[in-house]
Amino acid sequence: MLNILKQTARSMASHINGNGIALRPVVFCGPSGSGKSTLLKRLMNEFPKAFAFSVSHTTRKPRAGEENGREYHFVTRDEMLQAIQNDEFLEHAEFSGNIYGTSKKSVEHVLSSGRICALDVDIQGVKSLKKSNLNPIYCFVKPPSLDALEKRLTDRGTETPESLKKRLDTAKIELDYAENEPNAFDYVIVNDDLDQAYGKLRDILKSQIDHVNK
Ligand SMILES: Nc1ncnc2c1ncn2[C@@H]1O[C@H](COP(=O)(O)OP(=O)(O)OP(=O)(O)O)[C@@H](O)[C@H]1O
Repeated sequence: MLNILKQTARSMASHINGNGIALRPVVFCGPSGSGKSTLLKRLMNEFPKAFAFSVSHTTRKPRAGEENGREYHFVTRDEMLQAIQNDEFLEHAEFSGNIYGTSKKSVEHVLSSGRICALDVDIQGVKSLKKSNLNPIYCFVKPPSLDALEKRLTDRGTETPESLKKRLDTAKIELDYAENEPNAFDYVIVNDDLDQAYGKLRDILKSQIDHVNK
């Protein structure tokens, strides 16, 4: 199974855009509520032609305003388990009682459009991707503090007391991994002031963006 994964990832990694340039996917990882979606949305608004999101699959229920195929492919647990068994996923993980995953099809879809593929995955996803030959740029989005993270999740209004606790417990493990695992991430972006965090992200990806716009 690992060989098949590696083969698929190899062909993905060697994808060349219309200008003859190999674009590296960008992986966003960070605790729930750290601001990954917020930063990604801003990036895509500013550079709509440079980036495309690899739409993940999830077994969690859609939140208000979320659309199937846009934020996520919403599937049942049975459908997800079957697809995993069929080796359709590059990475998958269980989080807060739901399964999330990145399908090979979603990534291929973006790569074949000649855009930079943006992936939003958790730590387990990062570990899986590191075993593949996808060769992405790994960015960790870090909240300024656990207290700030708790406030943002509470203000977002999406969590029950139980899911909030789970997310904060997981956040501690994720922050510990990012801090203590050598070379786990290429870049750590502290999302305190949003404009500053976005500016840093923009600088990191500038040369990739320029390649698409050439
Ligand atoms: N720099 C910031 N300052 C204040 N609030 C912020 C900042 N960045 C994001 N937020 C807010 O924090 C909340 C969490 O952000 P967001 O939903 O982008 O996090 P996420 O990492 O994508 O979470 P999840 O993994 O659960 O999808 C949102 O309500 C967002 O508006």
